[in-house]
Amino acid sequence: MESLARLTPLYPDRALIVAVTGAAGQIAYSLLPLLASGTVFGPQQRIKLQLLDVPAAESVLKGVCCELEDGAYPLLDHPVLYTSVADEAFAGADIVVLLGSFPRKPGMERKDLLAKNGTIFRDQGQALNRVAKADAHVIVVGNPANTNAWTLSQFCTKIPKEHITALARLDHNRLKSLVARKLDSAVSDVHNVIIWGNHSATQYPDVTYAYTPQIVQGKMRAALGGDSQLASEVIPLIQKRGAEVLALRKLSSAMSAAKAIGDHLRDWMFGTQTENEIVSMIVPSDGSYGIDKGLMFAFPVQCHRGGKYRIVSDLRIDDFSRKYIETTLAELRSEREEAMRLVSKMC
Ligand SMILES: NC(=O)c1ccc[n+]([C@@H]2O[C@H](COP(=O)([O-])OP(=O)(O)OC[C@H]3O[C@@H](n4cnc5c(N)ncnc54)[C@H](O)[C@@H]3O)[C@@H](O)[C@H]2O)c1
Ligand SMILES: O=C(O)C[C@H](O)C(=O)O
Repeated sequence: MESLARLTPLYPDRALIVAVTGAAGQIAYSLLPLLASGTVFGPQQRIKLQLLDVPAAESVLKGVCCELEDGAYPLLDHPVLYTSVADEAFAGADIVVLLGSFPRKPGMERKDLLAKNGTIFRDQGQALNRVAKADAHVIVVGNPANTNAWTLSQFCTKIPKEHITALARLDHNRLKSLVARKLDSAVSDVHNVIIWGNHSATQYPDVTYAYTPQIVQGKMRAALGGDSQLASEVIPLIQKRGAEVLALRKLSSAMSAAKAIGDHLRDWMFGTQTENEIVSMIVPSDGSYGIDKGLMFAFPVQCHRGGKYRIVSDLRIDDFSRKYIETTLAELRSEREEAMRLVSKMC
């Protein structure tokens, strides 16, 4: 259960301005009620929503706004702004949630996806530069999330680099829930799972530092069947979970993604729940663990009220873990190289 003291309002005297792109899409449909109801920013924080989608989605977006009105959310300011102009959506935003991106179509290669999204995240980075608050906090969700966030940060120099993050919390929650189910424990009893690297099938879901009241730190890998079981079952299951949901729903994860975005934002803005709790966020590397400085990489972090976090940089990494971290690092370096090539053409 959330402690109400932890969620004392960030701005008691005004509404928190939250901009959401891709607001006519699937994730937004699950996320907007969480924002409007106080689940993310607490039961006393007024919220002003500024929603962006492409012109072709205007009617759907208008329908979403009708539903937000009909929800009679006490914390929500009216009218909800909806637009297809990024500068209008981002104006004065405290929090920016970037869901909108170009989806992968049959036959498209990863580099085609990077090119399409490179343009979107360049344009949105420039728009943020023009109109967002200098201390806005940004989370990128649209895929490929790490590299989209990197591109955005190249064009958005006004906002400090460490305020631009991307979502690894869905993978983190997936791993936490899987560990709980395997051990027959409560999810709330599972602490300090970690996701490293890219939000892709190369990510490294790591249980080395995880613990429960029954399984002390250092014993979790053995409790889950040992390293060969992790390598053959647990790790691939989490790496491929997004694809599994996509195959079943014919749509990518939306309800669980919205929950994860809420968890990411709540922990980031109000602090992680306890002093030693670790969560996973994609943030610019500070060079920890030999990851190139500035690369957008999922790390273990601890957060402190007011949108501050620190990368937990003193965990010992053994050969088993290092191999996975190197694989996801290599993929991210090659994505960044491709994105750099595109960015240099755009400038
Ligand atoms: N990082 C993660 O953990 C994670 C998890 C799930 C989904 N995703 C990604 O999140 C993104 C959104 O997922 P969804 O299910 O809501 O998709 P969706 O297709 O239902 O919605 C995306 C919306 O974005 C809009 N859009 C496209 N380009 C835009 C632009 N330039 N500006 C504003 N809006 C734009 C579309 O019109 C659409 O309404 C996808 O890229 C998906 O792959 C990431
Ligand atoms: O949209 C996708 O490609 C999958 C999504 O990122 C997920 O992890 O569920």
